[in-house]
Amino acid sequence: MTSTFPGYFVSFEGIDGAGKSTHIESFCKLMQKRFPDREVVVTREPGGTPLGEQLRGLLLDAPMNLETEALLMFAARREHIAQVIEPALLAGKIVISDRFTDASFAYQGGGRGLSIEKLNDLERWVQGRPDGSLLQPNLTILFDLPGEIAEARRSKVRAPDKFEKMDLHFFEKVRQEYLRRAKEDSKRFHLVDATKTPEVIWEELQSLNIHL
Ligand SMILES: Nc1ncnc2c1ncn2[C@@H]1O[C@H](COP(=O)(O)OP(=O)(O)OP(=O)(O)O)[C@@H](O)[C@H]1O
Ligand SMILES: Cc1cn([C@H]2C[C@H](O)[C@@H](COP(=O)(O)O)O2)c(=O)[nH]c1=O
Repeated sequence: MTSTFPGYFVSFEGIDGAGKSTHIESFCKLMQKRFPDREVVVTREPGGTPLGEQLRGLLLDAPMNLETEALLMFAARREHIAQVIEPALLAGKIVISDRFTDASFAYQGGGRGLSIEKLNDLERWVQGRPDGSLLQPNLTILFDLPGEIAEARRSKVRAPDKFEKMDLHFFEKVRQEYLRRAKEDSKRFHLVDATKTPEVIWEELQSLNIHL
């Protein structure tokens, strides 16, 4: 059961280079314009709090054991939920996060091979609410792109971090796990064909039917 809050929670997801960051700021402005009486909070994972940002530095650079990596991702998420996401949703705000738990299933699960049972346990532990429900985004916008196109886009703009150094096979597994999650929870996900131009994608995002 997914919990309900006065606020509204949107996550942006996709493999590295799929185009999330290109659209997130305009999407925040769009939401602010469409819902002027609501505050819009933009945040990211891993990160979003001072501790989470410190953990991000470690997670994106330091080599570590797979379980350690998953536990640190969820530790950063617990802090993010407690300090930022839950208070904002309780206050009726719109929270827009660059990645959330689907990324752990896709990267630590699909990509690196951590068991889905362990990830389910962590999700229940970190996102569980006193009434037994799970804190989940109301809407997840998944930018879907083949690994080789994402790799070509990334290589034009920045030096790779630990995850971005992974090979195409890894990113294909990450992508497939995202698609599996999207199929399993099709009401929550909106799938974007990220091979389209930014202009076409932006039109699509503007036409999303969002009711708070
Ligand atoms: N639809 C698109 N078509 C072509 N190029 C794009 C498109 N969307 C984004 N790009 C370009 O691809 C590169 C990566 O985009 P962006 O940084 O938005 O990806 P991202 O999904 O946020 O990546 P990461 O998750 O690693 O931060 C940028 O140079 C961006 O300008
Ligand atoms: C939340 C989360 C993230 N990751 C990975 C995915 C990306 O490679 C980086 C974050 O970088 P971005 O440029 O800000 O997208 O972290 C992960 O492996 N697991 C997670 O739960």
